[in-house]
Amino acid sequence: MSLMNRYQTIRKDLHRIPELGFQEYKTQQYLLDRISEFPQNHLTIETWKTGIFVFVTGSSPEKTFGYRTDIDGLPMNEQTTYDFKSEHEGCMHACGHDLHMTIALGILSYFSENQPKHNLLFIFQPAEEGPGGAEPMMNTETFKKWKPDEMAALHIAPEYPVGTIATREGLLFANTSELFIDLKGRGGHAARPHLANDMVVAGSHLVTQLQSIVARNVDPLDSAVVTIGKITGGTKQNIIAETSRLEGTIRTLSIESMHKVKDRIQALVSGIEASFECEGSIDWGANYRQVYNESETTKRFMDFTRLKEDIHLVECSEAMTGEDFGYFLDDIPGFMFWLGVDTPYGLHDARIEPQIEAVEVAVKHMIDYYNSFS
Ligand SMILES: CC(=O)N[C@@H](CCC[C@H](N)C(=O)O)C(=O)O
Repeated sequence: MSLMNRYQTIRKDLHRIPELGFQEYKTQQYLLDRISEFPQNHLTIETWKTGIFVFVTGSSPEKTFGYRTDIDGLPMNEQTTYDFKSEHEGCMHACGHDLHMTIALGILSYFSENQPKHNLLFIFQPAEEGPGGAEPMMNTETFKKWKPDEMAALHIAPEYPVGTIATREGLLFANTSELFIDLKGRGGHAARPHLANDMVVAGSHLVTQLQSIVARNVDPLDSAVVTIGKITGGTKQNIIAETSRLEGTIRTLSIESMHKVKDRIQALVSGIEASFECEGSIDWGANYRQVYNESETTKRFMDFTRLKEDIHLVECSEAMTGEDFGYFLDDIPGFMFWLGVDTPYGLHDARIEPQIEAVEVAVKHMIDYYNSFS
């Protein structure tokens, strides 16, 4: 079977079995099965929850390179034209983690057959979409004993053609915090609103007020996002809702702005409590560190990439996406980059169809990159 066909098969298999954070049992087993087919001479494998560490012992190692892929899916109903759609209803690989895993397996497969000079640590990390697997994986004894000197990871980029790599020194992705707000009032009969305290109305006011934070509290030359992606409340169309819940995410380019946005959200929730005579509670959920590409390692990677005739290197702007890979880069020098997969639909779109050819581009490039260290 050609390499491309092999990548295609693995990607299709993984695409069929998306699982949410820390529930990636089938995915973990599939990855372990594939890894067990590689020559085992220089490999040491350890698992942590649904994640996997694979250490490749180098022939004359002076350092260890870490390569991380995320492995979880998203709670979405797939709308692609694929004949290998998700077999898990309500769950989909809509953020490219099926490609990310295929790429990691491709690089690992090569180095299991061709012992690298330096050590490599492959990290198959659960729960990137939430609640975050990077930080707890870094706290394991396994990670500490194999701690890399340099970290790398990639993310698919729908907007770039296949053959494009985009990155930059410094800030690449934003700080993030999840946001869950619960409002509790008094339910009642739809026809007797004066005797109840409607949390659908209170929640709707709050959603609108939250939009004023970015417009009116954040420096226009800075950037922030407050998105409410889900609202729930009430039980029936003719019953006034006793509770409502807003679920969202905050993105900021600086930690200072994150504190400011959170303070404003707290103040607005207090205002809703006062004006609607209800109780509000906030849960900040998972917070991710910004993804900050360290200068020296990123520059080296970009210079190396620039020399490749078959790859177009783009020096891109920062994005408001989040990634818990930021935790690795907070502690270890390294970089993350975008990989062009050329699809008209964006990340987290149920119709996204990344081009599989991008897998070969990334596998080849990372093999060449690691082999460039003598
Ligand atoms: C690359 C990407 O799409 N990452 C996610 C990370 C989610 C972080 C967290 N669970 C949140 O929702 O704030 C993103 O949405 O940017």
